[in-house]
Amino acid sequence: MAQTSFELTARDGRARRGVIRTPRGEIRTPAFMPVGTAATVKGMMPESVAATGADILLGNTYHLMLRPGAERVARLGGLHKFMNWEKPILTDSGGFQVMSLAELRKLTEEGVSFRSHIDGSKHMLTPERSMEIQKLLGSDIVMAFDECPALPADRDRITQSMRLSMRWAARSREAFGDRPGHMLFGIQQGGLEEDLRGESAEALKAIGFDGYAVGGLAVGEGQEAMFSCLDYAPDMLPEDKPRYLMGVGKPDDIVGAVKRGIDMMDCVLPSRSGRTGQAWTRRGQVNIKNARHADDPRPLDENCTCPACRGYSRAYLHHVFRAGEMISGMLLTWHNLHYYQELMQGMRSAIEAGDFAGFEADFHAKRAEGDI
Ligand SMILES: CNc1nc2c(CCNCC3CCCCC3)c3nc(N)[nH]c(=O)c3cc2[nH]1
Ligand SMILES: [Zn+2]
Repeated sequence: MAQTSFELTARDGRARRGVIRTPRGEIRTPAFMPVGTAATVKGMMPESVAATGADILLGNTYHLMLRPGAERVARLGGLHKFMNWEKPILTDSGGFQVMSLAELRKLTEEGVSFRSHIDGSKHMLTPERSMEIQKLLGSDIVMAFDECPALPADRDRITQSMRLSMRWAARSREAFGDRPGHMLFGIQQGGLEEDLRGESAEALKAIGFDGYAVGGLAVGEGQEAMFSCLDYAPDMLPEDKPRYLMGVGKPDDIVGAVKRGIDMMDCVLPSRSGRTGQAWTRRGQVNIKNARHADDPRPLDENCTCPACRGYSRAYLHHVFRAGEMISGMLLTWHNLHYYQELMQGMRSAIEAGDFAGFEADFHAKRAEGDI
């Protein structure tokens, strides 16, 4: 019996319900994966992340290779033990973060050389080194090493970048080797060009992966262009394998992506915006630092069962944000991650019931524009 598997248990239109099975636990899809950048989901204890309903979280190859170092994490027993999270972890391959964070980057056929944004030390990421780092960290789902071009980019740049990523995908597969209990995902590139997306999908299928990511999106193209790409790109990938849309997104992005056949997503938004006082609720966004909340005794969301909504008023949350108290980011992060998981559970149930359309209509009907 393969130690990892993906089973589709229901469909509704292009939306899919399934489960990814790994030795460290099952992942209910569609799944949202909170981001744990430096071996922590900022402001959250691991047991709190689990309490929100997350089955899997993201680790960060780029950050951890710089600090504390992948070899050190391995010596200490691996990332699960290090951060006290025994459920599945997915790690990105690091290339995307290098291009967005590191300094003095140099891109060649071999890989990317760069200087650390932390201490200026020199580093090199290649498909082989990325596979080695992710193995040292011990992540359950490993991402192929790719290059994600910043948009807008001309077609030639997109073409050359995608073809480089496909050569790197083959090197990633080769370097990953045979690791029962672990999954390697390929990453589709090709920008917003349907023919290039098709070429990329064919290249990845020829190599063969345990899952397939739609990369190269959520890089400034906007929701309409992203959805237009998702109208065809996921269906180019094997339907019996998980499909992971990287870096997405706002709640309405997530609903639209699941509608178009996406099974997994990750985004820093719920945690990052939680730290800045931005709450996401079923009725829209609440900017708790806005003075209008200073005397409001009501919770963020009457229907929410998270600790922030069960135990505190908007007035209190407004106060602790204005005072810069640590509990402010903790409570709003918990609420946002809880809301995101509620959204995923709602979609999983709706797909099982064959009523995704009803869920989607209700989702949009409830949302008021602006600050509520
Ligand atoms: C936000 N938009 C976006 N993100 C993309 C990402 C990153 C996804 N999130 C990874 C986490 C980020 C925080 C730290 C932990 C890892 C992408 N990654 C890769 N490898 N390739 C993409 O095309 C790719 C494309 C992406 N688009
Ligand atoms: Zn709440």
